[in-house]
Amino acid sequence: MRLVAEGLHFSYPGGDRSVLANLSFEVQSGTSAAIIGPSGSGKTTLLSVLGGLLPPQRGLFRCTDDDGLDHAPADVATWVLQTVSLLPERSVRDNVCLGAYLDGTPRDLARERAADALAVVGLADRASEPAGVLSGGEGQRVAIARALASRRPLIFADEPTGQLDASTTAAVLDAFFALASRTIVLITHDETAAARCDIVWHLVDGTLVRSEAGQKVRR
Ligand SMILES: Nc1ncnc2c1ncn2[C@@H]1O[C@H](COP(=O)(O)OP(=O)(O)OP(=O)(O)O)[C@@H](O)[C@H]1O
Repeated sequence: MRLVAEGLHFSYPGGDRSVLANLSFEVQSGTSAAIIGPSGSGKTTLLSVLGGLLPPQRGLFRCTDDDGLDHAPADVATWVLQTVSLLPERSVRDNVCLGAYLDGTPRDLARERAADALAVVGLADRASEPAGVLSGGEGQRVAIARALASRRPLIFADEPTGQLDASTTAAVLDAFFALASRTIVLITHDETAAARCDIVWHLVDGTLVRSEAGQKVRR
């Protein structure tokens, strides 16, 4: 999925400043982009605009597949958000399977992928427990497993490793970047995570400035 943003402007209603100001970028299909920036610089807002959750006042954003067809972000993206939204009464496994079920993946296949994804994030032995008993960091790992188990070609991740320790972070990043055909937009404060991305941008004054260090390859 190739991503192109052109001239995005966004202000919150009643807000006196532009959070996004003439923001443009391009992410090639199957590559990853990190967006870093200080607290309040607009990273989450940008992700919400890209995902179609907030309409920009100006500009456009396109997700185009390898056949040149445009798609609504909601139809092709999977999310890993800072605020983890799990169904507390349902099992960890069911929470991971949810995205795959919604996309019509057969139950057995979804459960197989969920088992693989839970192993990656170190929660294989918690699959049958209700999600409501998990800690914050464990819940975040379930949200990551859900994204890994889905086969959507675009991942929007907002601080996916923020609550994880170093070894879990490394395992999660390995899993993310092993998904070679997926396009990833990763918001992070974590320099290690950003350094794994093909491009690194800083969000400065509502627009993206490419980092000189952001010329990395995935593995
Ligand atoms: N719903 C809202 N209504 C009005 N202003 C908002 C709203 N959400 C965010 N803002 C403001 O927009 C600006 C950007 O916020 P945003 O959450 O996008 O920043 P961020 O870079 O993701 O921050 P952090 O790293 O702390 O999560 C901030 O000044 C914030 O106060």
